[in-house]
Amino acid sequence: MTSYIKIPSHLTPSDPQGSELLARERSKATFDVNELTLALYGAEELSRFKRILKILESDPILDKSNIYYMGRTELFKYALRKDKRIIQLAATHKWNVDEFKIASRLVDMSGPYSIHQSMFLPTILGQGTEEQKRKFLNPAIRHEIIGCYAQTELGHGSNVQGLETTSTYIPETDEFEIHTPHLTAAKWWAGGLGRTANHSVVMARLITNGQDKGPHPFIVQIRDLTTHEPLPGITIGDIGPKFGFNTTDNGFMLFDHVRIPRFNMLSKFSQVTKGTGEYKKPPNEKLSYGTMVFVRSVIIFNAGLALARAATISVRYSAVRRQFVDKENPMILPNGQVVETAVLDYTMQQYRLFPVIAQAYAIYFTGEIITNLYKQYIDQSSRGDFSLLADLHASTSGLKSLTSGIAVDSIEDCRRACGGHGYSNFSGFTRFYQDYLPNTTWEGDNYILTQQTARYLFKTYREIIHSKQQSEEFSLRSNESPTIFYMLRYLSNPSQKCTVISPSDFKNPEVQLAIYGYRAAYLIARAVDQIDNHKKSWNSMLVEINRISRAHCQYILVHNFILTLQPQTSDSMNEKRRILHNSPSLKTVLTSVCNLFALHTMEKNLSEFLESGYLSPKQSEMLRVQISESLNEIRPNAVALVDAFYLPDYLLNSALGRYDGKVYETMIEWASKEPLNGITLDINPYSEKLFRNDVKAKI
Ligand SMILES: CCCCCCCCCC/C=C\C/C=C/C(=O)SCCNC(=O)CCNC(=O)[C@H](O)C(C)(C)COP(=O)(O)OP(=O)(O)OC[C@H]1O[C@@H](n2cnc3c(N)ncnc32)[C@H](O)[C@@H]1OP(=O)(O)O
Ligand SMILES: Cc1cc2nc3c(=O)[nH]c(=O)nc-3n(C[C@H](O)[C@H](O)[C@H](O)COP(=O)(O)OP(=O)(O)OC[C@H]3O[C@@H](n4cnc5c(N)ncnc54)[C@H](O)[C@@H]3O)c2cc1C
Repeated sequence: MTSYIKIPSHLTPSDPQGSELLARERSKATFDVNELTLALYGAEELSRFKRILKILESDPILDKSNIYYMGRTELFKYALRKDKRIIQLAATHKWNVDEFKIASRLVDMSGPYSIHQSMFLPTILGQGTEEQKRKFLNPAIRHEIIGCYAQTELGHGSNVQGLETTSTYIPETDEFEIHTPHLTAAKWWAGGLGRTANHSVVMARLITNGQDKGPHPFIVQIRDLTTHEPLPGITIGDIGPKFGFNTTDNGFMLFDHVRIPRFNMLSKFSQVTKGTGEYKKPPNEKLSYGTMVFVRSVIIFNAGLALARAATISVRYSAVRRQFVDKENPMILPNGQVVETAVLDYTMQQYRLFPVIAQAYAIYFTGEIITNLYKQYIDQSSRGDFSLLADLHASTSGLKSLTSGIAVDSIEDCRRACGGHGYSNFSGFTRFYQDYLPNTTWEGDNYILTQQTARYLFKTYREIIHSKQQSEEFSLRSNESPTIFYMLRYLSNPSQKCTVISPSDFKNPEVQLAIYGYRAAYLIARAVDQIDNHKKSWNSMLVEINRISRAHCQYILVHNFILTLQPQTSDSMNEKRRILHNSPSLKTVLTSVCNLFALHTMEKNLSEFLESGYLSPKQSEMLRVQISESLNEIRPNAVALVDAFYLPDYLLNSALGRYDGKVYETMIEWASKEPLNGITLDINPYSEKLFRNDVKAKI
């Protein structure tokens, strides 16, 4: 890349250098970073990750050094080029789906093909018959057709039942007719639709024999495979500039009585019979919403990665950035020189950043558990057993909402913790944050989704209180279900109190779970009473409902973190957990991280723990003391804990979060490449000219 300004090469940052400061931090760690990285990835995945990283880093098309200076059209072209390149590399190196995902994660830019991979393929896979998979999935995997997922409309998104696009069965020709009856029915937002896709999953109301059977998925070819123009009766365009995600062409689409073969209704679960138009119901009404459940589970896992990335940048930078001398505890170099204090040593900075490290680990572990639960559901459903669906839907809804909300808040907290430089694109936060933001909205707005979780919790609670005679059955189920466990425990004595008598008691996992469980059950019991006995409307309870979903999901995050650290029988332990359990130093540091997560989250929601009377004001003071203690425990390991995420510079693309700590050298080098620096302006206000020269390199 061109530099427009020559920076004097004899200048270096004042001592100590960033690299030296990070080396000191790394030498303080009480555990082996490589071992923790292995426990997070597993040996096989880590070696794949390294192999793929090497290929991407050395590929000129996937070079990221120019992207901070690009406008939308340029960025979009870059995104299309890199999407094509990843597909070419995947073919060359014979990458499987997991390897493809690793490459996409590392290249880290949504693109015109993103929704093809993340929604079009999974929808056909999950909802298509074997014949449909042969017709659509195989060419889609080979990228002979490119698809998108058009569900949301201009007038409706959250309310899927309210979608207006129709798909009417025409027995005479054995076709469906897709139609947009109103402007509000225009398909809107679908990623890749604007300029790229030639096929789409279209969610439309199935009308057969005059009866409306609600939204179902259909495959519609939308563009000509040769000219790439929209097919007759279909109007398509890009929806225009957005807050972020501008490297993807989100689009709109209108249908004017467009015919498709009956075969194109994805029919794994529900079917329309040729000629008679008879409708065969799915075994579960909501199976056509399956793609959303899948993507929500991915969003939970991705939230952990986003937090790890934000924490890595801000923690490393805070170890390098120095301001003021802490006179009571000055930073002294080996040569005796007193230097300004690293901002990471200020307790306020620790209180802002270390909980983000803890959130990253907590959500990472729950993400793994949810991914496994999803796999288990797919396995069972392939044998016609859908019994896990309701639980999976409730957990993924609430956890998607909670974890993406935490990630958005914490990315911004980490950015601000980097001071002024956090506002520069070179921080690595700008596009990362902008592109992450819609995770709180897409796949179900975060406030809407909490209603799904609360509804499930109310149902479970009602089942327990109305079936006293079955209490034995519930006791048995409580061994497997932490939800039933905390509800039963609450019901056994609703006026129980927290047993903490000293700050360190808060470190006891049993105590933590009892506190979280009591708070969730108390809120649920109160809400159910309001609805059932005081006839409160659902709408009047929405704020409480949101609180309940959050309380339950925080319980789940804490529960899963504790479970991860508990000894398990060796046969149920996978390789990653074995590494963790065989290393006392890893267990010690992760226990501190787990405690910080549980206690900091408690403090942030303190009023809910206090109002039930379970926790006393005195205990809440002890909680603060223990949080401070946990921050101290983590301090020597802060940099090592983020290093263990193994997020390479290629991914971070951040001057502040570089592994080698060369923050200042990179900031000035990247600034010298700003194309504006290559322009000499004509500043005479009476001249029509803006520039004295064309944009050209000076060096
Ligand atoms: C290679 C792979 C890489 C993957 C990377 C992924 C990364 C992410 C990239 C994606 C990027 C961007 C793409 C974005 C795409 C989109 O946004 S697509 C559009 C998504 N839209 C939504 O999510 C809409 C949200 N609304 C809804 O889901 C529903 O309408 C809502 C659940 C809010 C309400 O549904 P209703 O039909 O009205 O149902 P309700 O009456 O409330 O409930 C009835 C009953 O059904 C149960 N239920 C509801 N939904 C589901 C479901 N999905 N699964 C199972 N069960 C469900 C509900 O619990 C009720 O049950 P009950 O027993 O009667 O209580
Ligand atoms: C970048 C991006 C990419 C997207 N990609 C796709 C795609 O590929 N395919 C696709 O089909 N869609 C896509 N979407 C659309 C997305 O799924 C919807 O925007 C999302 O589901 C929210 O729906 P909505 O926009 O209708 O919000 P609305 O439902 O209109 O929400 C507006 C506000 O009303 C509140 N609200 C609504 N109903 C209730 C209620 N019952 N109770 C309480 N509060 C309520 C919400 O909380 C929210 O605050 C994308 C969106 C974005 C931003």
